[in-house]
Amino acid sequence: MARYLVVEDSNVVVKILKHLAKATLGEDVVFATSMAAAQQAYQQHQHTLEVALVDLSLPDAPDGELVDYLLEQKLPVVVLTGSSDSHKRDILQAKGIADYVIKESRYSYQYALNMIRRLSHNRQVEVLVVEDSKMARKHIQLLLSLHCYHVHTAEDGVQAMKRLHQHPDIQLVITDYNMPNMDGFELVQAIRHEFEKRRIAIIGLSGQGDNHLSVRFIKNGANDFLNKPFEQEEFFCRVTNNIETITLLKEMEQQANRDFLTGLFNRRYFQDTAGELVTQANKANKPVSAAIIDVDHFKQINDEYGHQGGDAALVHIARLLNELTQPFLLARTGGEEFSLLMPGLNEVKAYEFADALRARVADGIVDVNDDAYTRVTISVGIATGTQAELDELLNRADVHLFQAKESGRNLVVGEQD
Ligand SMILES: Nc1nc2c(ncn2[C@@H]2O[C@H](COP(=O)(O)OP(=O)(O)OP(=O)(O)O)[C@@H](O)[C@H]2O)c(=O)[nH]1
Repeated sequence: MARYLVVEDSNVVVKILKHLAKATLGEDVVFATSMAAAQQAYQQHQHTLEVALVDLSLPDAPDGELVDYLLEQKLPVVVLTGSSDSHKRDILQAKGIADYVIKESRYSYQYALNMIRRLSHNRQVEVLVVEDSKMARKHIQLLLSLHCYHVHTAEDGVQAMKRLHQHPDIQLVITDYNMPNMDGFELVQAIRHEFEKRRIAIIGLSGQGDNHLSVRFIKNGANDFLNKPFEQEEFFCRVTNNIETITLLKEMEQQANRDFLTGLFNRRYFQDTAGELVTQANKANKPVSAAIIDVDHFKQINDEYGHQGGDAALVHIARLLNELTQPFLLARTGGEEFSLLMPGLNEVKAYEFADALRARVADGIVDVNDDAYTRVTISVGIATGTQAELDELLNRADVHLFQAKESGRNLVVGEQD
């Protein structure tokens, strides 16, 4: 499955690009060295190709004919060229290329490959443009679509807030200041009232020379600003920087919430989220059940197959539990201990659910290393309550888990036992 088309005729440059592409783009690249070969590759992979990196002059396409061909096919194109002629660059930008990279150094090839990877990633990035002027709105929308962003638009702050509620995955808002109903500052304040800076970035647009506006944008909670009219390249730099910061913060947050070995949520995340879910269940006067799941005789698996074998078994169990416990909240809360919160399940339903889980784990075969397999069982303690506190539920579940272990393991013990 090829996602990237890279076209370059120089053997030396192809060698460098292939080497760098392996680390940057993985295996999803198809290379071509002429327009004819590129067209053939395009025909073959057109359903999976997302973006192309193209040398401007090729032996059978000396004047950028391949760029025109690919743009006609609506494939985003990054141009690679030896020339730094700014007139040529302006013409290409007017045609609708995504970016223009001059072959200056190894770094420029890396930049070009990073750019095509980013363009394919941008398809999942949602951006909201807030502008009352139709022309300006269309212009910004067009620029963003050149970089493959998923664009939403709004004519004023009131409409913008509606869009943010309709599309919770919007990561960046680009907003003008002067708008009817709710202006740019009021919008920034309203966004910050609901969404933190690490969730949604905001770039304010301010009229040229009016530094006061840009300062006020930042003081009201915007991440960045851009003076109008702006250079296309500066616009893209600011958009990219802000998206990269949000993505990085999201990744860091993910890492902080996840257990390194199994990828499940960790104890910290469980405590915070389970607390919120219990509060919600209490407000709705609904029952909520908690379960503590502990692998039986896990020490023996480590003793028999080594720590690595034990790790492989934990990953296997975690994957199975994760699959079977949707949509409930599951986390690895200890070495071989997992916690599960089941809002809405009463004593009977929680017991049935946990017992089915126990049976599935006992039925499975665990791959502990290349050619060794074993079986594992789990013991489960459950507690259920209406208007309960999380800590109290977990304490009771822990007592029931102890009873399950005492009674022979591979057992579920709940409230009615
Ligand atoms: N491989 C591996 N082992 C772990 C990890 N975390 C904890 N353990 C091991 O899990 C074992 C837990 O042992 P015990 O608490 O004695 O419990 P058990 O052997 O499962 O016995 P019961 O719970 O009484 O059924 C210990 O040997 C820990 O070293 C881990 O991340 N990886």
